[in-house]
Amino acid sequence: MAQLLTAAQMRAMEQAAIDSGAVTGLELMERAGAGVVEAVMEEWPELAQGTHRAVVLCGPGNNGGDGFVVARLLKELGWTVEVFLYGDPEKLPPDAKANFERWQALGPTSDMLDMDAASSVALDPSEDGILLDAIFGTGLSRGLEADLRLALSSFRSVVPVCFLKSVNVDVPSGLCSDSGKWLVGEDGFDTAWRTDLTVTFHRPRVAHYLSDAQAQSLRVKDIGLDAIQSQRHASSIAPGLTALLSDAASRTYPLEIESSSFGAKDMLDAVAPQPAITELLQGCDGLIDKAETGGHKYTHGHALVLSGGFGQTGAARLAARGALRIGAGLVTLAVPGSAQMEVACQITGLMMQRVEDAAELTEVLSDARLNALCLGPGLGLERARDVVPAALAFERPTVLDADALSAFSDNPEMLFANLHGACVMTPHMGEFARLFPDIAQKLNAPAKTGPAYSKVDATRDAAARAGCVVLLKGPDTVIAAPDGRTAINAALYERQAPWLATAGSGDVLAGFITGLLARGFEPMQAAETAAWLHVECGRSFGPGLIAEDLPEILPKVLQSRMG
Ligand SMILES: NC(=O)C1=CN([C@@H]2O[C@H](COP(=O)(O)OP(=O)(O)OC[C@H]3O[C@@H](n4cnc5c(N)ncnc54)[C@H](OP(=O)(O)O)[C@@H]3O)[C@@H](O)[C@H]2O)[C@@H](O)CC1
Ligand SMILES: Nc1ncnc2c1ncn2[C@@H]1O[C@H](COP(=O)(O)OP(=O)(O)O)[C@@H](O)[C@H]1O
Ligand SMILES: [K+]
Repeated sequence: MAQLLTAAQMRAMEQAAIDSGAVTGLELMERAGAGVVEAVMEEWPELAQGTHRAVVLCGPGNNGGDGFVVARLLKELGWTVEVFLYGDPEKLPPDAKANFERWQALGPTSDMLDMDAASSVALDPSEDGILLDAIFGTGLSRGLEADLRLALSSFRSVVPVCFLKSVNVDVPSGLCSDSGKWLVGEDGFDTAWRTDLTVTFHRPRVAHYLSDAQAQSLRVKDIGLDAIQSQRHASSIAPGLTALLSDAASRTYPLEIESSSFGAKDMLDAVAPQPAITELLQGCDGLIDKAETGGHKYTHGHALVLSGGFGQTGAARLAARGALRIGAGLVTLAVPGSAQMEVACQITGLMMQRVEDAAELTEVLSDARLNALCLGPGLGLERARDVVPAALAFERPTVLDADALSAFSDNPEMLFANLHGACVMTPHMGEFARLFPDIAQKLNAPAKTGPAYSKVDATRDAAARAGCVVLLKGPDTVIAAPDGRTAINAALYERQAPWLATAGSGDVLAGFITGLLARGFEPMQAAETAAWLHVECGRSFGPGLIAEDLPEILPKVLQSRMG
């Protein structure tokens, strides 16, 4: 389970470790710097051989201190190292200043804002190496001023010319580490740039999984905080640290998060999808044990997927196929008369039931064995306005996607009034903005100061308002329950699967969730597991994927999880 930490949480853990006497700030900084060097060599093994070149940009805080450590370590390895500082060396915090002074014994430090600083970097393409951004980390409080931003972009312009790799310490400078938003300066401009590698410490920050535009690769280096926790004499460690560390290490799904805002006391505000894997493996066991446990198809649930009319049934068929593949015992497509022939010609394994309108749906749902519903894919706006309230009245586990969301753009309150706790809404950002315009506006507003309002905040606020689980799609899918439990399912870094952005892929996701609801998964667990599997299917199939491939590759993914 990967735990994501806010800046406040990370600071609290580091401070508690230092206060305990188990480690000094200087030692943590040394480990951080060594971690960066190690990560660079792991990422590019060719840089571990021979000597290379580093251009190191240091800032006025401890992030800059890490930069001075890296500069020294690389210099000791024989690299050519050029160091630039933003700020007054006299005002550096103590640990950073100590490392500045240690560096001074090895080489000069130039002023990063000197007009000629970037141009003094020799454009020598024969010597490869790194450009290290150690200007700001978790201490970034506002957008960068214009002079610094210009200096930074001058240094960045050297990167392609000199074949340097760009590396960030902790976060790229200008990125808010809690929200993944690039903070804008007074002039409204930011420093957005996709770099090659981010190296962070102990646990990833929330921001690392909330933006697909920050780094190609992420490496998390240990700086000994876990070891401190497991020391035999834990009782001698400051009580605050013991509580913080054991809390962070022991939390598993389900998470209990007391507050909707990030703060030092919220030990774990967001998780990567690993808890869902745990749940999924149990789900897989259940599937395999079908015969042994004596279950029959109805014990694995019966999902009902509402379809649109003639010529609009593809999306619902995709969802239904997803629900069937993920293990619903039976899946029925509820089809208006106009589309019956079309659907009948295209399905095997799925069942079909004529449902013309809300009245007929109410009749069909009198069969209590229909225990999960999928409303939205290809449903049509008019049909959605008719059938959605009727379906929600039964308070069965229900996925609302696509048209079941868009149909209520003019009157979201009407939808919210009908929703219940067994629902999962799966909007993409456009649908989200139509249902929660104020929240979307807050999310999309440029932020000058941090911590900025994030996609995690927005999804949590939406879930609280809707009173059900909300899954907000994207490469960084955020899933939140009304009680504040939050997960991020990121298709980033080694899990990237951009080919999932293909027509109908969201319909299959809705079907996966519906199938798991039919299997008896609770809504948050169903959403997390389905989202995780969806990305795994995308990764497993690879480029060339179309939505139809997702349900068909699922058995292979499930089998690989079972070992
Ligand atoms: N704690 C530890 O033990 C360890 C910490 N570690 C490292 O420390 C990093 C956190 O260090 P940090 O807290 O000193 O924050 P950092 O990001 O260096 O910047 C703060 C400075 O920047 C300034 N500033 C902010 N925004 C600005 C702006 N837009 N424009 C101009 N100035 C701005 C701000 O000033 P102020 O906001 O008060 O004006 C303050 O002076 C962390 O990311 C990790 O790399 C590791 O070594 C492991 C051990
Ligand atoms: N760049 C990306 N990387 C990984 N997954 C993505 C990316 N872009 C979109 N997705 C995923 O693809 C799916 C698209 O769903 P949606 O927007 O509803 O499309 P559609 O309505 O065509 O099915 C979502 O699950 C979303 O999280
Ligand atoms: K940085």
